[in-house]
Amino acid sequence: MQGAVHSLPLSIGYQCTLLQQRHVKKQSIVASKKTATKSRNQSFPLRNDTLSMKNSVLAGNRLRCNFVARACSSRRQIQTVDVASAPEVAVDLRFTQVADGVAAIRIIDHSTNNFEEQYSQRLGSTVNCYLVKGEQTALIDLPSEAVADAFVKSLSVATWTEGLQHIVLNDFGPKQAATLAAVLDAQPVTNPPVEIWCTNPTLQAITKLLKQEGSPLQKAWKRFGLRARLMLVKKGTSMDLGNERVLNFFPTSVPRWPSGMCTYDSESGALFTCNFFSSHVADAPESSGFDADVDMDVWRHYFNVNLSPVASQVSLPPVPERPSTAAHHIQNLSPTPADPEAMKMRQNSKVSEKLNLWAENAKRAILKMNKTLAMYPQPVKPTLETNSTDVRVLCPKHGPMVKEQVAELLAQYNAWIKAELTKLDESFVAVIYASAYGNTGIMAQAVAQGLRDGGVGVEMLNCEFSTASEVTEIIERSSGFVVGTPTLGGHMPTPVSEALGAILKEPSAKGQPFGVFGSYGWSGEGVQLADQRLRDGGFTAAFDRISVKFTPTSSDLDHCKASGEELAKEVQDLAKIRKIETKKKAVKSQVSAVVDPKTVAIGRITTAMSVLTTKDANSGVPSMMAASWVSQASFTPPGVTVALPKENSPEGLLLLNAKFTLNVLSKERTLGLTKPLLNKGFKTGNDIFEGMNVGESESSGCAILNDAASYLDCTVVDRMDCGDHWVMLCHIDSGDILDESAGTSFHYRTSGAEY
Ligand SMILES: Cc1cc2nc3c(=O)[nH]c(=O)nc-3n(C[C@H](O)[C@H](O)[C@H](O)COP(=O)(O)O)c2cc1C
Repeated sequence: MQGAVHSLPLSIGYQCTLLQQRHVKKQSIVASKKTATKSRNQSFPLRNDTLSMKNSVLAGNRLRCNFVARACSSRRQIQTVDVASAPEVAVDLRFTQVADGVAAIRIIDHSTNNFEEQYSQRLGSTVNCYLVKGEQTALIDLPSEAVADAFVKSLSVATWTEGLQHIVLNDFGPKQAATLAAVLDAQPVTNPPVEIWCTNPTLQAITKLLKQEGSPLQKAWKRFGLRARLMLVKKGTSMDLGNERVLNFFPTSVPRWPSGMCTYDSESGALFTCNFFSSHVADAPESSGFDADVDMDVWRHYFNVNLSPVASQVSLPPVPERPSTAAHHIQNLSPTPADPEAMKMRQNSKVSEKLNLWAENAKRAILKMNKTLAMYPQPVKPTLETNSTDVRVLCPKHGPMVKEQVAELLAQYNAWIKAELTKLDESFVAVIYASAYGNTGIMAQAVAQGLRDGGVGVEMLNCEFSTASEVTEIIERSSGFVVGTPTLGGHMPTPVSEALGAILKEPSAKGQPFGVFGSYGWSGEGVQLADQRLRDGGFTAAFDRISVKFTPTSSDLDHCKASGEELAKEVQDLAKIRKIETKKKAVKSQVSAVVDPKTVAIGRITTAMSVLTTKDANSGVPSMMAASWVSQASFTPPGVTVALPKENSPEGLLLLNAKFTLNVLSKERTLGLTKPLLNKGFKTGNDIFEGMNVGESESSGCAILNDAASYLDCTVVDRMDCGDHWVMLCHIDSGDILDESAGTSFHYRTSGAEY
């Protein structure tokens, strides 16, 4: 119903005109007169589904709305308005026996009015919580505060929930705070302290809430006294529920859910996986709540939207370990905890969390993942004999529980992760965005989908929650990027502007193709400014900027997807070009590795070009060879050294007392004389001088090339082994000038590695 229009004042000075949400359409929302103030600046219409009223919750007869106004303040502005005659919230809440001693309390939501991409299959969803009973009872996970009352009632209905001894928080967000308070509140005051098992980020979040004066959690704590304890979960932590039932915990932090962990019940083989293996699909009326007949597509969709952008940080939970005596960090639920050890751990965890988030490159992630998978117990069908570390049922936070398809779903997850990592390894595009009301966020998901469809990996970064150095880090590794920005107050929000600054400064961003998109209300400067800044910075856009008024329609989202695909193609083309260039570079560097500077320097030694003629001492058969490694060695007696290759020289020449004639060539006639010798080393035979103008030296009896510049008759007097050459020391017996005017032929070389 698009009926009554209501006005809510925002303390930032804007007035939002709200249309009613579908799920509260029967109510009339009347702004409390006390809180209503006149608009001080401007009014603007927000359409029904663009509102952040998706965050609204009914608590008693109060409607609580969270607004985010990025233009003026990054803080959430919380308004409370009275709801006249609020109807009962109809909650479809179901109990399901999962295994002996394990029950699920599942809240079924058949409506699909949430417009986030993850719900786009419009199949509804569920929120699942679990009770596990040994000697003591543990509640695993909490629903959001919207259904807190109904949930707490259901807990008291459950036959074996006279009281809880443990609450396990596989995940925790502000929306669960009031539920936690309500659950604590409902515990009999005579019960022993409830232990709350959680990872460090949750511990911090709860501690912060406890400090908040008047927060429901603080109130519950005050009522409940100091009898709840926070138990810090680390790798290897476990908890004994009694009756041979042990819960093993393992943190599974990923950027999207930094506080995440999984819990394994050794007795039933139930793995409580929180967001992993979740899906958004509500139970059909006759459904058992399990996975029979559930299509793999629903898990695939959830994975695509929620996990694939961070696949480099995703790995399946490690193998559940046997109960260990892990050191539990026990902390009284005190509003002012000041445990120095906890502080230190918190700091350390912050550092390692950051490292975890973005510093890991895809290759390392693959290795890590493979290692994890190798450790993971092979799931078996529940009917088979099995030991206590088998996973027999997957108990996710959303959607059906998985019994029939455990093995298949695990295998599929592995395959999806691997596929994603392969894409990341090759090239990925960074999707950097901010979205106050979710519209630009939906566009970001659609662009990301297009990129993935186009065959490249995606890493998403909501810059509202990240630092400039995280932007730089991701851009250093990416092959392209997209920037998504709304328009708030005629600008892009500050986090986007800062992210752009980081991109423009980053040298490795140069040459990366980009795209800009975003939602706006009436003027849309945000997208224009971002686009212009990047173009001015010398970047090239892969697609025209996309501006969508308020909520994107399905054709807008198609356009986003198609643009993502365009960018993917551009990235792949560039990758191909880069591959070719890299190959060329590799060849070049191979060449320069062979011709290293030292070798080039040796090549700079220049000597005269000569042809050496000799005669076998026994047979008298003549030989000749080109020789340039000749150098004067002494004045008295006049001597030269000649370096001769061991493998490729006339044999007789290598002996002491061998005689030869060194014909020093003239530069004018070098080629004619050396040509027959090129690539041959030396020639032997009675006909080798055919067609040449030769004489015979009286002293050596060897040939004189009359076209040379001069000649010298030599006798070998000594030789030295120099590796692949002999260096012959020769005395000069006689010699003469053949051409007075000839210049000496010099042998210039580019490398000392060859003649
Ligand atoms: C405080 C505030 C200021 C806004 N200023 C502008 C503006 O100057 N120009 C405009 O075109 N839209 C403006 N809008 C509308 C938003 O751009 C629009 O709601 C958009 O859908 C928000 O995108 P998001 O859902 O990704 O945050 C403003 C909205 C708010 C709440």
